[in-house]
Amino acid sequence: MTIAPSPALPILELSRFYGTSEDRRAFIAELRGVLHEHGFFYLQNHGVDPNLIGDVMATAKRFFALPLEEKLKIEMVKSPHFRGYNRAGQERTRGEQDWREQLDINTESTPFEIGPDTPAWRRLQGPNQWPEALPELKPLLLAYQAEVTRIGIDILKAIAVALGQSENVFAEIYQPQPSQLLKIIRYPGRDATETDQGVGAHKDGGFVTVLLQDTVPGLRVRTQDDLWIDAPPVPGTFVINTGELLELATNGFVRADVHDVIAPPAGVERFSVAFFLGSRPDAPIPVIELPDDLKLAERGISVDPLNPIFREVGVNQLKSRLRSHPDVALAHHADLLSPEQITAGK
Ligand SMILES: O=C(O)CCC(=O)C(=O)O
Ligand SMILES: [Fe+2]
Repeated sequence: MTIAPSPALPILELSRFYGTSEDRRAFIAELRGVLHEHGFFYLQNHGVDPNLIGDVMATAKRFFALPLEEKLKIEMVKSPHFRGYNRAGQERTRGEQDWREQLDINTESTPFEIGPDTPAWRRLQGPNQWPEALPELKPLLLAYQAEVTRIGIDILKAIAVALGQSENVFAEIYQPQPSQLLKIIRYPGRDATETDQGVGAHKDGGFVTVLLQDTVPGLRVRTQDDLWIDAPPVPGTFVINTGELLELATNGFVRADVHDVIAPPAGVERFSVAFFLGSRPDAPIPVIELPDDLKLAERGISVDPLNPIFREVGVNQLKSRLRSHPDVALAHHADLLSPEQITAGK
């Protein structure tokens, strides 16, 4: 494995999408190139209030600093909807433990009424779990979730235009309610972990991810030439990356680069806030007819035999949650799993 010099990923300015027609054209052309090469870039001038961002990061740190017993009151294993807190080592990527602790929330909702013919992925719908000991976390994270949803949809519109489509081409599969998975994450230093896997190599699943990093690096991106490049924090930016849904919808024109996080050095901790914008779960994965010049650059899709893709989005969402959280799967969804799957984790 070779490490390329960093920072290697481009910085795009979202404000240019809403600027003069010349700015917009230049932004779209640059975005098109980046989507094809990496599906990873930094976004600045995105319009999210820096005070909100600062408050979210500071309050996330206070959450992780709570006594373990407070955090365990909202452990994910208590939620059939995969919401709540996980200790480091609890989540898995490709069967290996991820050394990060995290709180997962999604759209605040009530459980779906499950009947005999209800698809299993409807079980994902439900309420979040919130810490009693830090009541300010709920309004802050819900406000932030609304903001990054707005940004994610703006980016999706820009992506649609970069692909030669109308701005709202994806709207029919995210309206009226996209999937909104939000994670606050703490990566403990290597002295407190059993391996250096903060999170194992993976692609994200949905449309786009909006990632906020604090100050410690650790995120790495694998390019099409199998180089790993660092994506260190750049103040005032989000890291944006495209997910498998867009790779599939464009027959591989858009890349969803594999990425991972290396655990920080001993005695150092790393914080991030990741937001994953996805489509409605009952939507089929769309196929976008690209203009001829882009069509020529389609790469096709290589399907990972360990991780087959289903055409219905909710099936993929449920499968990914069951694999990442074998404890929740076993506690609430044992009927969906074969015994080998439960014990092997992934
Ligand atoms: O924490 C990070 O910087 C990235 C996390 C990530 O890739 C993920 O949770 O999918
Ligand atoms: Fe990721």
